Amino acid sequence: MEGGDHLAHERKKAQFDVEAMKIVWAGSRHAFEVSDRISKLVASDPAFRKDNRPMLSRKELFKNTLRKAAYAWKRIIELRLSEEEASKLRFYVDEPAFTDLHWGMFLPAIKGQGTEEQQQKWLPLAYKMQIIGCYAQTELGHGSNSSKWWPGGLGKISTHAVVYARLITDGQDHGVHGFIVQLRSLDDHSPLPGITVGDIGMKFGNGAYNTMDNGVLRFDHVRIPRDQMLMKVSQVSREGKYSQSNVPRQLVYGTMVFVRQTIVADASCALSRAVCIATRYSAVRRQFGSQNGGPETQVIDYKTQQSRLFPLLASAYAFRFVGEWLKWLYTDVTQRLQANDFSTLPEAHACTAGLKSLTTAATADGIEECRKLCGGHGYLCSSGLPELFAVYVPACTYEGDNTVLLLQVARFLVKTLSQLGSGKQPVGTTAYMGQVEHLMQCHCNVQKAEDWLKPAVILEAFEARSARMSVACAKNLSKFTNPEEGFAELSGDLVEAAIAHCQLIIVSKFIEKLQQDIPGKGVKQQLGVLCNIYALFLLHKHQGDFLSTGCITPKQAYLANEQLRALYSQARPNAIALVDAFNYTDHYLGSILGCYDGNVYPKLYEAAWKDPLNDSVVPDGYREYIWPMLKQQLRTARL
Ligand SMILES: CCCCCCCC/C=C\CCCCCCCCCC(=O)SCCNC(=O)CCNC(=O)[C@H](O)C(C)(C)COP(=O)(O)OP(=O)(O)OC[C@H]1O[C@@H](n2cnc3c(N)ncnc32)[C@H](O)[C@@H]1OP(=O)(O)O
Ligand SMILES: Cc1cc2nc3c(=O)[nH]c(=O)nc-3n(C[C@H](O)[C@H](O)[C@H](O)COP(=O)(O)OP(=O)(O)OC[C@H]3O[C@@H](n4cnc5c(N)ncnc54)[C@H](O)[C@@H]3O)c2cc1C
Repeated sequence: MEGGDHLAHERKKAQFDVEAMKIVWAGSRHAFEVSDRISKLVASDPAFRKDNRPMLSRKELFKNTLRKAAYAWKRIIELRLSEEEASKLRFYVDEPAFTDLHWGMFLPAIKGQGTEEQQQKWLPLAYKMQIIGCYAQTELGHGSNSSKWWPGGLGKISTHAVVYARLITDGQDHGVHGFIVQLRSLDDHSPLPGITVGDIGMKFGNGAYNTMDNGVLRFDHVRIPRDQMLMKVSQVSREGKYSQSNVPRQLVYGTMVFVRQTIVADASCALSRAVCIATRYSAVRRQFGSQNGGPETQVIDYKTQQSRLFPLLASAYAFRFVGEWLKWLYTDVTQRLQANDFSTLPEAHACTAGLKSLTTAATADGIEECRKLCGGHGYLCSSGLPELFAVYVPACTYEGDNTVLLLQVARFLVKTLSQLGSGKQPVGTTAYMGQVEHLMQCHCNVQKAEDWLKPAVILEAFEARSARMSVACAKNLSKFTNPEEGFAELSGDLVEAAIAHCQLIIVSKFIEKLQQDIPGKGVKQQLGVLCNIYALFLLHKHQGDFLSTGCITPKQAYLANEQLRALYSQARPNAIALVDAFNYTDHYLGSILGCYDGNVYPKLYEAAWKDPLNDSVVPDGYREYIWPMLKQQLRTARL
């Protein structure tokens, strides 16, 4: 079948209103309209072409990114795009660039840690891109005193950086503080005296994150004017006297809370993109299983394919909703901080750190699983999956290594439990710890598979598992005379307790979402199926935790798996419509396997001939290397 919609028969199977689901996915009608308009704007502009990225050399690739960034900025100004529209434009251009760090970290660092005066001086320059900044925290070695190494945008483009370094006055070390430092001349871009700066080299994958100039930076007797220390949290007077404002020192790390929150929202985008490709292709691909000469089976109908694919589809939706909630939490904590209420900062830190860790790990693994779900064709660059994986996978490391972040969550959990004794009632995401006595001894009430569809049953099982794992850690920790030694020794268990807590957050936020009014025929019902798939898939995957803590019995674990299989069958007819609801353009997906019309094979065939290797029938190098070898073989054969 040439042309036409090869997935039309799949789309007809949908049991819900796809247009209404698009609004739910986008967050609101307004968000949908902005996203839809900007995605089409980018897709229809040849200046944003990206299919040639894997073929370009590093220098060509980087220059191309600079061109796109400058062009995007020009369009933002010409079209008078709002901040929301501009950030959607960046999203659909789909190419990491120095501008991400400028807008995503340099500006927020000044906003969060600069005084009013400092903000008035620096923000207008940064907003007009009259200076370009990056965020320089990570070191080549360790200790905030060697060379900065990794900051994006630093290598070749940034004129300024917020640099994190130790502040020492009168011989006293006051710890790490942020400083605005000019790195390059605003006239000819050369590094200022005493500054050594450059790119750190090629990274994983062709194209991919190599559009970014991650950099190295060294200072040799560089003087930073006193008023360029970010002084909202602490100050140094003209006389060199150090003082602290009446705000927690942890605010110095506030930019990370902001960025981690955006990374969680971004995880649902990256995962949904991979899932969209794998789901459409799984419906197009037929392999074996034909009976009586009929067509072969669509691979999406294999239960094994469903049990690998549908939990990822459900995870994409789960991460979307937890990302929405996290955005609310971040806005709430920001408003509280402005009113000098710092009480929710530890929770915001624990949630952003933990959810960043969980969602990025699941997304990176999920993209790779989607590649495998697409068989051999998934390994072609034209599937879009290799580049997506290579661009995405550092999210498990940047903005805090995922294990290090889970240890931050574990500290928060242990602290929360230790405060129960003093009568402090836990709130927010740890409110369930207030019921710890009940959760330590409750019994799951599941008798038949359908009992697992009750939200209260699911929630109690996840709460009990999390509480029991945290309590076990706290008990074991109390056996150590040195708490830090105990924390180090038990860090493996603590990480698992943190994972259980974060999974509970995601499951509970999905359930809360379903308690809202969700318009559209069948939409809520489909989301209910996905929510149950997400929860029961986790329960099945981590059944060792649930069983060993006595939260469920082996029979109940078996029933959960039985229910999960039934849920996959319910999701099957809706699968294509559920990925259509992401509303991704073919340009954004960048994948032949995932194209909307499902016309995969002719497009793959055509794309192959566009590869530079196929420019000539006989390749370069044939005369030099292959021809003499063939001749040699001929001679040997005659001998
Ligand atoms: C118009 C155009 C528009 C375009 C728009 C484009 C927009 C783009 C938007 C966004 C894009 C962003 C792009 C991002 C790309 C990726 C960039 C990656 C950047 C980086 O990687 S930056 C480097 C980040 N580094 C880390 O994350 C390091 C990880 N380590 C930690 O977080 C450590 O905790 C620490 C280094 C911060 C501290 O360590 P330490 O001093 O030892 O302190 P601790 O003992 O751990 O903690 C003490 C105390 O503080 C609490 N705490 C720790 N961190 C935080 C925090 N972030 N917030 C609040 N509180 C924190 C901790 O719980 C302890 O509390 P306690 O004393 O126990 O109560
Ligand atoms: C693509 C990319 C972009 C980046 N962009 C920026 C940027 O713009 N600005 C910036 O400042 N930085 C940036 N970074 C750096 C990034 O933030 C760090 O790489 C990250 O925070 C991890 O730190 P590390 O590299 O020192 O890892 P390490 O801390 O050395 O981790 C190595 C291993 O040790 C383990 N480990 C470390 N500490 C502990 C512990 N306490 N307990 C148990 N295990 C531990 C980790 O789990 C990991 O397995 C970027 C990194 C990448 C890959």
